[in-house]
Amino acid sequence: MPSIISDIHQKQLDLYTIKELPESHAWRSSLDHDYQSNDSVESIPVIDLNDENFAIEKIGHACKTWGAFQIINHNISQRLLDNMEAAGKRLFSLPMQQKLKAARSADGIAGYGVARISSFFSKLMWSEGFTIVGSPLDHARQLWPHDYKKFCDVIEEYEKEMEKLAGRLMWLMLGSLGISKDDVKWAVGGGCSALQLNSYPACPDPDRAMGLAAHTDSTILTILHQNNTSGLQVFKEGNGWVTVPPLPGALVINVGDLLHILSNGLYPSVLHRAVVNRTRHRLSVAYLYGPPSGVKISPLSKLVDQGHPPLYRPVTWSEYLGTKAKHFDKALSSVRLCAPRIGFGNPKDRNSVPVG
Ligand SMILES: C=C1C[C@]23C[C@@]1(O)CC[C@H]2[C@@]12CCC[C@@](C)(C(=O)O1)[C@H]2[C@@H]3C(=O)O
Ligand SMILES: O=C(O)CCC(=O)C(=O)O
Ligand SMILES: [Fe+2]
Repeated sequence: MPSIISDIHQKQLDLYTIKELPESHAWRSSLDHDYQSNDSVESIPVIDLNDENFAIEKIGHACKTWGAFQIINHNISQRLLDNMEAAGKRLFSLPMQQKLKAARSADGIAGYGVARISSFFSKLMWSEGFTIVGSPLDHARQLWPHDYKKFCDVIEEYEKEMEKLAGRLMWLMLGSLGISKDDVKWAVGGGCSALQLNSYPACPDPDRAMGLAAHTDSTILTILHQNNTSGLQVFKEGNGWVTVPPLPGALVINVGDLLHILSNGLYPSVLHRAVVNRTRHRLSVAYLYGPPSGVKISPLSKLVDQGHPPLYRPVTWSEYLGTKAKHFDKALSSVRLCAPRIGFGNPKDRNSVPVG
């Protein structure tokens, strides 16, 4: 990490009390049009999972064209979504010195802190996050020494329900590519996951700030719950940045980089970001779903033939996360085997280098 950048990342400002946007958080001038969203186009598709006849077709189309979609009738109760949101609010409204007791360590994954990708940018994001991998117990004890159980119970129930939904969605997404359980044996027993809670306080100068910078997720798929305040935007070639409106009870599904690899580039991982709001506090919860540890992910053999050679080399999830931490937006192209062909591959992936 360059040293000038690292200095500002040591600071964790209390964004809830700041009345004017500090230079450290000013990403753009208000005249900067590149950052603006295009609200004249339709957003990502909304798919009813109860629609047995067409859900799979619609999912395939959404994955190919957007790399994202929203789902309704997913069987996650509104009670659980509300409890999860309340748990997040309770965490982020703790005093800063309390939150810092559960701070993510320099080389760690779990805990409280600024967005992990902050080190790639010269400006700070208007957000704070809390990452949970497996049991939240140790961190919850640091945050609420006498009252950690309530938080842990909600997280554990949420993780359990999300795991079931993620497995179901993975098979729908793979199914839409003509892939069945016989084709991907490792995927039958479930996967690994992380839970990311994001908080975006109301911002005095939202047009110049950035909640979470543009990125793709290093997952197979991500299930995102956003509260009733908009902020999530997805990038679509030709349309630019498009807002994903929060719909009551709906969940957003992102195609991640590992599904991009499995699908041999047919399903692009979606580039997305979060913008902030002048008056409203926004909260989101991302369930990041990947393969079991040690499993090498590579283009599925059914999707590879002479005309469609494998575009990516095999990589485990932890190897890929390491690559992402080092190369960020060049991670996908750094595991690429050959240059993209026209009409096949990720148009965003412009940095690929031929190998061999
Ligand atoms: C499993 C993971 C994906 C993630 C890195 C992590 O180890 C836990 C946090 C995840 C997250 C959430 C916000 C955006 C993102 C790019 C980041 O900085 O942390 C993702 C990471 C990722 O998908 O690469
Ligand atoms: O807050 C959001 O809507 C986006 C969060 C996100 O992209 C993430 O946690 O990976
Ligand atoms: Fe994301």
